Amino acid sequence: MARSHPSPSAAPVRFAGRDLGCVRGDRAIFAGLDFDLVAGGALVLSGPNGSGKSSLLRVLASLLPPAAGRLSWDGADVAEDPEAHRARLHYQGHHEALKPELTAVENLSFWAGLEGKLADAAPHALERFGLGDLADQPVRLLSAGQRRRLSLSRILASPAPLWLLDEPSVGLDARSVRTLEAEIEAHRAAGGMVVLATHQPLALSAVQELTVADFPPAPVTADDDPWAGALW
Ligand SMILES: Nc1ncnc2c1ncn2[C@@H]1O[C@H](COP(=O)(O)OP(=O)(O)OP(=O)(O)O)[C@@H](O)[C@H]1O
Repeated sequence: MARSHPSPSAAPVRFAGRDLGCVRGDRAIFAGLDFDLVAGGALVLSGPNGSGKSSLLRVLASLLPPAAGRLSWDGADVAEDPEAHRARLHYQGHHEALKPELTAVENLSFWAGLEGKLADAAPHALERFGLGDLADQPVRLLSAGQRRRLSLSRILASPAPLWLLDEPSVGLDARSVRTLEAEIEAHRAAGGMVVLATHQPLALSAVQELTVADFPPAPVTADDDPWAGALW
């Protein structure tokens, strides 16, 4: 539908956005943006720096209210219960938000607790990203790439049907990128969905693409602008 270039599917839409607009500070960032995601779907956001990919992810995570438009989950308006929406997703932003004095495994438990979830899969999650031997290491002693892997382990430590990932492969070594791709595909195969912004293409099957720069806010026209035609 619209300009998000979806793959054809007869499955019911789970997560959708209609006519979404975003304002940050006093600047309109994008407008009129639509997307549909079905179970197992993946939406890859592209666009140049500053086009609004991170802003859109924050809107989808109910961390930033849309300036216009509507998000729905199974047909229900997300705005009616933003907390329920946040409980069904994992949001991975640019910042890792790890507690440096806690160990790797304690960080996963801490985050799961904050989200009202159990980090039952924490040992598996650490193993998947090659951090099994570092589970009891304070995070302040981890390298930048290890912290990034720990941050991604958080997503695997507790289940959530929707993953929102902002540049998830930045700082990862090649092996960890392959792990990330495999985990995203496994999540989708189990009916999960992912929306991700990335400048580094990931090997994922049947993704929908959405170029955020294709949805600029409407320029002010002479009809809208009371100062248009002024002579100074
Ligand atoms: N907290 C904020 N307050 C005001 N403006 C902001 C804020 N955060 C971002 N912006 C502006 O919103 C616009 C979109 O930023 P955003 O981070 O969403 O872009 P992006 O497409 O993710 O960029 P990049 O590819 O560099 O990560 C930019 O012009 C940016 O300056």
